Order: sequence, then C-alpha cells, then structure tokens
Amino acid sequence: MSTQAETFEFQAESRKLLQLMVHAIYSNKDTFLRELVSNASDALDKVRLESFRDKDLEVDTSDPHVLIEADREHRTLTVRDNGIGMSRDEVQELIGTIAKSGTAELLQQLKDTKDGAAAQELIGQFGLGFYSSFMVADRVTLLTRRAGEDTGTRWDSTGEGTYTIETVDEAPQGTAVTLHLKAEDQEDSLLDYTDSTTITNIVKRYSDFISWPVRMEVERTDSEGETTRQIETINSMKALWARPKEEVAEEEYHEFYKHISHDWNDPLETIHMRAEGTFEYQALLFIPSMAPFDLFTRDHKRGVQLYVKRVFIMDDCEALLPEYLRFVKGVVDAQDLSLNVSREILQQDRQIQMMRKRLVKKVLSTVKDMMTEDPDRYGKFWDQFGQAVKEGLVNDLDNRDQILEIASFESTHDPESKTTLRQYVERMKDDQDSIYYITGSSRSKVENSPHIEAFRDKGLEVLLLTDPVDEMWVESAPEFDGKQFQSIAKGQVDLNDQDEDGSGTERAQQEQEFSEVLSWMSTKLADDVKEVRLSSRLSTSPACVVGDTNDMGPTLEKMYRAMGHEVPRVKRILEVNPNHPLVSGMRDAYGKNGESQELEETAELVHGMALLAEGGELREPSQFTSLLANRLAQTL
Ligand SMILES: Nc1ncnc2c1ncn2[C@@H]1O[C@H](COP(=O)(O)OP(=O)(O)OP(=O)(O)O)[C@@H](O)[C@H]1O
Repeated sequence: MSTQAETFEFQAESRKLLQLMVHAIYSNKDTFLRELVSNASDALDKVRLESFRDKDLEVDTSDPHVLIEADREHRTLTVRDNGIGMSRDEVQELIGTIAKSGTAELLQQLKDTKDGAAAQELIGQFGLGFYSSFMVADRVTLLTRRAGEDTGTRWDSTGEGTYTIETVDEAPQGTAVTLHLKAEDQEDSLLDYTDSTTITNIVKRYSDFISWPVRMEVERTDSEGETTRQIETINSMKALWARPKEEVAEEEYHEFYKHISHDWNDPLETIHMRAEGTFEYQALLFIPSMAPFDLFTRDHKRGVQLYVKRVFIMDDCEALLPEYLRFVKGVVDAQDLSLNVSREILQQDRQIQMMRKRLVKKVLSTVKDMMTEDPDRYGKFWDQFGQAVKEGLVNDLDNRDQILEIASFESTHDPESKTTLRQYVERMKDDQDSIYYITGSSRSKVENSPHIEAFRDKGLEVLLLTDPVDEMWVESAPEFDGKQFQSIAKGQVDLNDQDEDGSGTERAQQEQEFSEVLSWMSTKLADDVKEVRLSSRLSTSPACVVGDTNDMGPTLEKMYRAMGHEVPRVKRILEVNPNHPLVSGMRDAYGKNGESQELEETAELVHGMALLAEGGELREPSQFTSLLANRLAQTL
C-alpha cells in the first residue's frame, strides 16, 4: 500500500530555475533526452559497480539497459532504466533540490544579460539536468526503487511551485521518468516526442556512444509491405575513445563531452591520445569553453573518469591529473588495471604516475599549440582557466617551465590584452636583465601605484600580477629564459644605471643633503618602517613603501593570516622622492628648525599617503584622518 503523498515546496532559487525551463529560454529542447539518457546510463554504471563491490546486495544486473517508451494516445514519454535507483531520501535531496552551488550567481548573471546567445551559453554551462524535462513536459513523474531496497518512491511535479513524494510498495529496480508532453509546436522547436523516428534520431545524435543499450519499440515494414513493431537497440554503444581519431566526427566528440561533463556547450578543445606497449591506455580529454562556477571552491571535483577495459570504474579520479588541471574533463581507459582498483592503490601505482605525467604534458602541450595556432582561442582558455593553471607554478615544479611558457599576464605594454613572457622578453630593452612585475589586488590599483612611475617614464614594461596565486609563485619562480623576475616594489631599484648619462653624481649629492632628515624620519617612524631612504622609482609621487628583497609582501602576509597562519609583521621601507616639493620642503624645514611636532606629523602623513597610494591599509586610519583634517584646517 502506498503512503499518503506529501507535498513540498521548491526552494525559491529552484523555483526561479524551473521558471526558466518552463518558459523555455533554451532553444535546443531536444537536449532533455540527452540528460535523461545520461542520468540513466550513470545509474547503470553505478549499479554494476555497487554489485561488484557488495556481493550481498540484492540486485538484478542480468540485462542492464535503458528503455524509452512512447505513448501516443496519452502523449507521454518514459525513459526507464534498471540501474541503481534512488531511495526516498535521495529523491528528496537530489531531485527535490536543484539549487546547487552557483545558482544565485547564475540567476543574477542571467538577469544582467540582455543578449540571448550569451544567456544560452550561461545556462548551457550550468546544465540543468533532470529539470530540462520541463522544457517539453508540463508534468513529470518519477518512479524509482533503489537496488537492495523493498519499497519505491514516486515523485510528481508540474514544475510550478511544489512537488509531491510518496512511498510505493511496488516498483521495479531502477528509475522511470515519465514526461507528460506539451503539445507539439514546431515554431517553438517542440517536436513530436512520441514519434519513434524523432526519438531515434535524437538518441543517435546525442547518446550514440552510451555504453549500455538504449532500446525502443520501432515500426519496421518488411519486403512484403507488412508492418511489425519490435524493440530495437537504437545506439551503437561504441566507446568513442577506442575508435580511431579519423573515424570520429567532431560532433560526436562534442556530444560525448556533454554527456560526461553535464555542460551544454561545446568544449574548447578535444585531446584524443593512446599509448601502446607495456602499459596500454586510451585517453579522451576535453578542455571546456567556460570555467564552472565552483572552480575555486573546495569541493570542486576533478573531471576525469577512469575506465578499465571499457568498464566504468570511478568518477573524479584525482590520481590521473593534478589539482591545477581540475577543469579538464574526460575519460581514461587503462587496459591493465584490476577492475576493483581503489583510489588508494591508484595513488601509489607507478604506471598510473607515469600515465599522469604524460597526460599533464599532453594537456600543457595542447595549450601551447593552441597559443601558436589559434591565439584567440588560447586567449579564451587563459581567461577562463589561467588562474587555476598558475597554481601549477607553485605545486608542479617539474612542469614549471612549460607552465610559464603558456601563461599570459596583464602588463603595462597594452591596456587591453595580455602578454606572454616570450613576448615580454622580446620587447625587453637591450640593457634590461630582469622581468619587472608588481603584485596587487587589481589592475587599476597596481597601475596607479607610485612604484611604477619611473618605469613608465623610462618605457620599461611591468607585468601587473593581480591574481592571489601570483603572490605565491612569483616569489619562488627562478627565471624565464634566463631572466630573473624582479618585483618593482621590493629591494633597491637603480634605474639610473640605465640612463645614458648616468646621474651618479647628482644622487650622491642628494644622499648627502637628505641624510639628516632621513635618519631623523627613520627614528620617528621606527614602529612602522625599517628605514627611510631616497627613491629612484618615483617621479611624481612624494613617497612609496617597498619591501626588502627577501621579505614577504603585504598581500601574501595578509593571505597567510587569513588562512590562520601566524606570521610576524614585516616592516617595510619608506622611500621618498627628493625631487618632490613636499620632501625637499621637509629637508629645508628640518635644516632650519630641527625637529618639531608639525614635522613629525608631516612624516606620519607622508608614510600614510604612501600606503594609500599603493592601495594598502593604514594601521590607524583615524589618527591619519585627524592629522590630515587639522592640517587642511590650517590652510583655510
Ligand atoms: N535515472 C536515475 N537513476 C538514479 N539516480 C538518478 C537518475 N536521474 C538522476 N539521478 C540522481 O539525481 C541527481 C541529479 O540529477 P540531475 O540530472 O538533476 O543533475 P546531474 O546529472 O547530477 O548534473 P547536471 O545537472 O549537471 O546535469 C543525479 O546526480 C543522480 O544522483
């Protein structure tokens, strides 16, 4: 006997997503079938795996398949599988809640997007899975029983505000999703989905490679003109990665990508490789065209599935690719592993490690090729995934040079486009021996930071590194093409060396003139700075703060603190511009009257301004403001 059906409300965000589906903003409606067949195929993979792992599980794995049933009279279409099924709790959790991480952002971005194609791309990247059924149906029923359980669960919804769930006694193992179809409407791209030819075409197009049979009753007319109906398998079931590259159409690769990634957009790049010899494997990898919303959240999964001799073994196989390539999706099929290989064994297996090395090299070299052959596509790649790839500069020292080779950075050379290091080096001045960079939280902040002034005046290009990860790798990157990386906000910078006339004598004189006021300032500001000295990197600003060559920068210091590490406060150095009237004025005032309360306040203000100019934070903002306010009041 069934229990009473309970009614539940969709969460607000889920409801909004459903509205999008019901009002069909996605034009390619046929994709609903790909989603349902894909889910069914995953469920068959899972039941095989579970029965293999748990011999006591009461489960039927005699004929795993997907069956599509059309009922013209009642205008329904059912996609049925005899896979793992779902428990009542799972239905509640997996089907009842579609608002996954990123939903809020997606909805916001959709609201801001006026352009229809861009909106489609956004939705496509998000993937709406099971819920895409509501593009073609005005009511969806799901009946499921989890393998090994006695009772089943029925879920029912019109996709409006609510859904019902009820426990049922009788249900076959697996899941059946029944769509109550909307009326056919060619103009709205709604086909007649009860027509077996239509369905067969859609399955062939999107799901041909599914490794389980997808069956359907089709009509056949024999040579005598007699029509019979029979159930046939409508997909070829050929594993795409096992077929020679030349035989696979790009379209097929793309559909396969959509099946494994749950992305609705085409991939940016397809990588098909095979290794023969002692350890044989085939790999079919994809680089998506857009980064997922959760690329930088902790629970982001890696996208490579492991198969052994065509049998699905596991999703999210972290042994196959390092974390910084977590956005790469695909399949690796190894011939010589045991079917019950575990994650732990994989981590230690030497063959797997060698395979991983080759996969990494292949992905990196593919990006390098893209860079030379199709710079626009490469640019798109780097915008989406560069930040993740740069983590490899910290974590994968073996491939650091290759990663530097494929990296691009913002630079003072061009406000619009990024530069590769190779291009930077080609533009370097003859007597320039370092790659100059500055780190910070945004382009506008670092670009307007005083540190950059003299470099700009002298036409020296500076890389503007504004991703948090840049702080981490650049500290330890030894060099690129024999050129050291040098922070323009650290250490001594002697740009006068590069002046043809060399202004050494003028500087020596300034050193002398300013020495007293500088050492007085150093004592007065000793709580905040290590030293006060003359600068050769400033042309218009009065002052800037810089770090010692080997000291940690302020952003990195802050990042470590945020991660809960104890880090000592690093004092920096205040550099002042001897050619600025404020600084020369301080020198004169000190020479005339010696130290005074006003001059001490001026020194504090100069230090505070230097911090603000680089976008930094003041230790005591209120004290700074009150000093400044008093000073301004005196001018009125
Ligand atoms: N036929 C099925 N058999 C068993 N479980 C299923 C089935 N269909 C869906 N599920 C479960 O419901 C979950 C949600 O499915 P849904 O299609 O909404 O999203 P998804 O496939 O996980 O990802 P995406 O939304 O990116 O396509 C699945 O991950 C799976 O656990």
